[in-house]
Amino acid sequence: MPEIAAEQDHVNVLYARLDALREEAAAALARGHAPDVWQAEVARLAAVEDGLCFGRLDLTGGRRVHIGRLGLFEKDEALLVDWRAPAARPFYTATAAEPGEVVRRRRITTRGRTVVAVDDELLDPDGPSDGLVGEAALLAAVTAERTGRMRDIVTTLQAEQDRIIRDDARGVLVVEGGPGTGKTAVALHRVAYLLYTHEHLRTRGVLVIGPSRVFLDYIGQVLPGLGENRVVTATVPDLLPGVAVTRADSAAEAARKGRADMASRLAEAVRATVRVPEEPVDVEFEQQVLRLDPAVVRRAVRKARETGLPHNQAREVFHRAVVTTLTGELVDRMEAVAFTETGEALDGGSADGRLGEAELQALAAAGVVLGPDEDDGPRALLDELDRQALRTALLGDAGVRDVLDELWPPLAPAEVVEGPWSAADVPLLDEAAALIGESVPVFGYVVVDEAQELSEMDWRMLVRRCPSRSMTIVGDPAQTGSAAGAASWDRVPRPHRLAELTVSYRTPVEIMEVAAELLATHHPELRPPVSVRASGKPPWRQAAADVPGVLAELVDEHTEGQVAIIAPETRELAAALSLSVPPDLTAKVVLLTPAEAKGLEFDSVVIADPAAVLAAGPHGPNDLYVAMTRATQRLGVVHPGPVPRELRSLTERRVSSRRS
Ligand SMILES: Nc1ncnc2c1ncn2[C@@H]1O[C@H](COP(=O)(O)OP(=O)(O)OP(=O)(O)O)[C@@H](O)[C@H]1O
Repeated sequence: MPEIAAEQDHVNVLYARLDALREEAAAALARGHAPDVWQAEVARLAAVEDGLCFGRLDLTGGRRVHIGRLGLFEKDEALLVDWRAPAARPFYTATAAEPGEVVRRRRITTRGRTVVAVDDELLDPDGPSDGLVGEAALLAAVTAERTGRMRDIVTTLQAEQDRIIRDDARGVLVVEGGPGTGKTAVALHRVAYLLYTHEHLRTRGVLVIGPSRVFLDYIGQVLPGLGENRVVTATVPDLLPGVAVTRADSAAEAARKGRADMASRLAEAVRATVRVPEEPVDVEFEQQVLRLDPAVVRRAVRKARETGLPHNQAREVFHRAVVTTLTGELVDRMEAVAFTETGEALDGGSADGRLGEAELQALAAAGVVLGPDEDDGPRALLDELDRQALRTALLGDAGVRDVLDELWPPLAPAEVVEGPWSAADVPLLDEAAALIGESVPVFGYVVVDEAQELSEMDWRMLVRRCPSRSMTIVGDPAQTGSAAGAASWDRVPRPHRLAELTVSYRTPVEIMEVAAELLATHHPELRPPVSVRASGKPPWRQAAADVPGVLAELVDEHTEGQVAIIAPETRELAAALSLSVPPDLTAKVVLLTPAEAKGLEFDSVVIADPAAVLAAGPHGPNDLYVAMTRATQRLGVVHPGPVPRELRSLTERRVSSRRS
């Protein structure tokens, strides 16, 4: 086909240019200067090998633009336009109704470096339009077998997704959408777009938060595949390294720990470690006993608190304030001794008014050197330098510090929130660390996926890491599973703007219809997404006394793609079915809880004991909704007791278990 041959010629030119750039980058890396920069460049150029060029726009006036994973130039000529560049935008947004300058959109499919297909769409304003961009390629992508690893969607992004990806970087953007609407995909492509458009984010850093390590592994290839290797991915507890989570909380306890009022309680707990004594306290310094009045301590505490500094830094202010008073006391005493010519002995001074041993020692300890005439006669006032030296000596004295630390102790987070810790304790430890004054790494941009799961305390922890509040937050309140999670976006940092995704690319219409019934029962205020396609496979249900037996049979029979078994409890099933927990997402058969399945997808899903799913978590209906919407093709339900009324409309299927 001549069109394929013509595209192959251009693709050959592109790979030749890419190879040349790779050689230059490898040579620069070998020369050894700016190794970080060149390392990143080598990785970026390596990542774009597959599908380097995937599209072409033919514009009015005969201009052509090839679109791909990065921009390539030969002298001033653009051989390939990066998908994130403004010139590539019509590839995602032009429609027959609003073609702009676009006459033809071409999709180019390559295998390795070989062009295997071209697919043309003529944007004829008088032709039919269904709102989908590149429907054939889109449907091929969404129906392809799943592998346990998310793929990028750069070749088939839809207009509503593109709008969100290219939205203003400033402020907080909340993206809400039902299951499978591409929230995760959009969030990750937005990261790539922002890094391309805002150079400073490369140095300031981008953080992507996901609900679990399993999920982060699932999405782990998307950004590197888009040439972005330097994004940090983490769960919320990962953000505080060195904390071992060894305990699980009850739902009620987790909900309690997640509430914002914990912040004021922690602040109170930290405050309460500071003590104003009821009686004067003796402070020994170089054989002298100084008296510390409660009023002095109270004043020093007030002064320290007025700074608004965190506990450990304010403690230094407190120390200095107290020591200044102690220095004054010490100086008064010495001067009183030095100027007494009456022959009366004053505290520590000798009867003839000379400095006593203790004073001399204190002065020597402070580095105050008396002149040859001064050590046995009345001396002049101690000057400011002497006082400074005394203050430093007092501050450095272990005994003095012990007394001060008794009053205003230095703190570590683990003294405020004692272990062993649960995941819900981590934001509390982080809050304590902030109150105490420990600093945390900050990022220029933060993306939060499955954001509905975050507690108010989680949000405080995140905002500390993104003081500029430049964030994209994606989620679905109908999928909230955690006890401390949200039913709305009330707790998301304000001000924020809201965007919506409305089309489900994952879940076929047959499954979405039953999931929508569940949604209507439990979240009548929320609209289900519209499925982009039908699978022709109605979801089924089967009553079975022996659930593991039926599941074993299903697993044996399973041949097409990946199947996930989603159950409220997986340990026993894992043993019965010889499956691994925690799950290996790349296996043919994967066993997970609804919480673990969050954000993931599989060709087929079987839910074991949906009534138990409904009853198990603090948000049972949401968990069932999540479980039902993980499948791209087939959904089945195996129920030991009566089927929950929400699932009665499923087609009944009879499969006899070999074990029953
Ligand atoms: N424009 C697109 N082209 C091709 N595939 C797409 C497109 N948009 C989404 N998808 C696919 O749809 C599936 C669902 O996407 P994604 O996981 O991002 O949805 P989600 O809204 O985060 O879902 P959930 O809320 O269930 O976690 C993925 O396989 C994704 O690749």
